Amino acid sequence: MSLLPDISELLSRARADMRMGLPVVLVGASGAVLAAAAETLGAERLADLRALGAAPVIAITARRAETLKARAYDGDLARVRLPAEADLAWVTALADPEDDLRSPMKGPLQTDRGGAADLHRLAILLAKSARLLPAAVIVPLEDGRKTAADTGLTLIDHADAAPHLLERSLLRPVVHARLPLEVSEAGRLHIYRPDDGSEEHYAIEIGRPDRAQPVLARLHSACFTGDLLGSLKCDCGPQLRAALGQMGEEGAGILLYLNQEGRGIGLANKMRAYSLQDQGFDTVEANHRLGFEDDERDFRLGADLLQSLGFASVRLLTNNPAKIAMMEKNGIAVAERVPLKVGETAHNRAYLATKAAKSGHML
Ligand SMILES: Nc1nc2c(ncn2[C@@H]2O[C@H](COP(=O)(O)OP(=O)(O)OP(=O)(O)O)[C@@H](O)[C@H]2O)c(=O)[nH]1
Ligand SMILES: [Zn+2]
Repeated sequence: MSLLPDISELLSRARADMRMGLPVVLVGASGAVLAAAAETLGAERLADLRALGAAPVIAITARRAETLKARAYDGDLARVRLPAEADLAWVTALADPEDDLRSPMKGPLQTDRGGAADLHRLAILLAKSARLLPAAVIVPLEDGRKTAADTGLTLIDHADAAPHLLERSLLRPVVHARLPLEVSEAGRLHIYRPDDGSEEHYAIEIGRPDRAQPVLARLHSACFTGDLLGSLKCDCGPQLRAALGQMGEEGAGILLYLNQEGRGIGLANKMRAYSLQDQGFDTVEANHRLGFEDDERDFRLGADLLQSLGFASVRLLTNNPAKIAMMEKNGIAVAERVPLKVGETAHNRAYLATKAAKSGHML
């Protein structure tokens, strides 16, 4: 029946539930579990999860497990057993590296080996896509469908969800309107909305670029601190303004503003990463200690937007070779790379050097 939510709508609901601290029911070939994001779980709900009787584990990524010296038998993730005496603060400390140095967790941590981890993997993916710390408390259930029916909690079937997890959602054009800008009076803002209830993305068109020629283009990732506040820790604000400025001078260009704050980990997690950087870790190490990969962005969205706007070829303003590779792989020809070097400060020199050394950015 079309009035019932489809799997993409259920996944969106599950993300919202996790952000609120509500558990979700996950079912699959290997059984059924209740999964709650470690970051938002309350003490009362943790007690309720324990009261179900089955032993809870906390699913964390292999990146986080490495910092905690926990064995990740599942390869990309570890299932850490929740000790009988562990309270909510213990769960928080496992998920959040903030106090790793000040008060290291007392090990050794016991992790599960053998058995399926597909539902644990799904829970971590959901937490990541909800822009929460990638850690989830998991409790096995006898009958997941019955629990969902009895409680009204969101039910996700792994088999239905799997095809959606690695695919990006279709971006639909919502509206576009004239937007005169300092750099060009011939500005136009296009709003795109994904089908799956996640963040909207924007395209700023300068002039009326010829669709038959490579367009001067910039894929900009949202950076609240740099774009709006003038943060000295990165080069995003100056890059944003320089890209728009060059498009204004040339009279044509397209800037995609992708809402993938913090290289796709969200602003709260980026601030956690900044706090770790103040403890001496670089930008890549900080992401890993939080349990993330170096870069969690999906640049395919940029290629989708360009195609939707009628472009097949770009002169790409970037220093990031990964962006060029992703464009080419997803049907957008990169006719030229246009370097974009602005905004180096005493505060971001080390950050820029790390990106060059570890992420292959061109200096
Ligand atoms: N996780 C994390 N994200 C950061 C940090 N500093 C900046 N960002 C985010 O990084 C994104 C910008 O990416 P950059 O790596 O600076 O540049 P790029 O887009 O990969 O490459 P260019 O096209 O050459 O600018 C924005 O989403 C910022 O919010 C940090 O220390 N940690
Ligand atoms: Zn920035």
